[in-house]
Amino acid sequence: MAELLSDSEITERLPEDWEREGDEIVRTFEFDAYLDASGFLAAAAGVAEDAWHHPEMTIRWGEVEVRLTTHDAGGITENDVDMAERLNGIYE
Ligand SMILES: C[C@H](O)[C@H](O)[C@H]1CNC2=NC(N)=NC(=O)C2=N1
Repeated sequence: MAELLSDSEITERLPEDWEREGDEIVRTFEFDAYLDASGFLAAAAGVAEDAWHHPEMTIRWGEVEVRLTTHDAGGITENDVDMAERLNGIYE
């Protein structure tokens, strides 16, 4: 199981446009159209299933809020940082 990252490791490894909120890392991805947001959410779900690491995602008009934490470890691990990088990668 992935080990919890230290505060400094989290700060160091936080991917671009992601913020730390307690035991989660969070990013809100913005879109011009609701269906673009839903398409991103579906693609993100596929990436999550592929990695077997599942974010909490909330879709709203023009945005998808993604929250990542490692439930098994009770906090932020490299699995969260890696998933955040992958989601940044599928966001045009
Ligand atoms: C049994 C365990 O819940 C699973 O191996 C996976 C599923 N997806 C997961 N997703 C997240 N975010 N954290 C986990 O600890 C996790 N565990």
